[in-house]
Amino acid sequence: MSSENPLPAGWEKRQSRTNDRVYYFNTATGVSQWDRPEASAFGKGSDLKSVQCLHLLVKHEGSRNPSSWRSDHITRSKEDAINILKNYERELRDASNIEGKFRDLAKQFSDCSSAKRGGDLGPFERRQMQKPFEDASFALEVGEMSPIVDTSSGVHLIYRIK
Ligand SMILES: O=C(N[C@H](Cc1nc2ccccc2[nH]1)C(=O)O)c1cc2ccccc2s1
Repeated sequence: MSSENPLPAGWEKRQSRTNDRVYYFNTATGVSQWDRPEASAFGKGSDLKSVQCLHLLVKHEGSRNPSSWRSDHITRSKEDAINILKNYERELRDASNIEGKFRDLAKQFSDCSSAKRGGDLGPFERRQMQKPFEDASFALEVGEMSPIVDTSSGVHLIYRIK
C-alpha cells in the first residue's frame, strides 16, 4: 500500500468526467494534464496570474493622502506608524487564527477604505498596485504574512489569502 507522496505546490488531483481517469490541474495557470506533475505549479515560466490579499495600512504625515475614514488629518510620524504596525504584527504572529484576527484589526484600524471589507483588496494582478506592495504580495505563499511594507500610502502589513 504505497501512501502517495503529496503533489507539488499549486496542483490539484481531479477525476475526469469523460473517462474515470485521474488528471492534474495547475491552479496557477489553469492548465490540466494527464501526467503527475514533478515540480511546483509556481515554478519558473508559470507566472502567478493574480493573488488575493488582506492588508492593514497605517498612514503617517508623509503619506501621499494623509487622511482616511478614521481621521481627516493624519499627523503621526512615520516612526510612530511603524511602531503601531509592529504591535499589530506581534498580536497577529501570536494569534491562533491569523486570518480572522487580521480581518478584525484591519476593520478597526486600517487607514485604507478596504477596512470595511476586513482589509480585503480582492484579487489583483501584477502592475495594479504600487510596486513595493505588488512585489511583497506576489512573494507570499497563501496563508503567509509580509514584513512591514513601505509605500507612498503609508506602511502596511499584508496577508495572502489566495
Ligand atoms: O488605494 C486604496 N486605498 C487608499 C490607501 C491604499 N494605498 C494602497 C497601496 C497599495 C495597496 C493598497 C492600498 N490602499 C486610500 O484609501 O487612501 C484602495 C482601496 C481599496 C478598496 C477595495 C479594493 C481595493 C482597494 S485599493
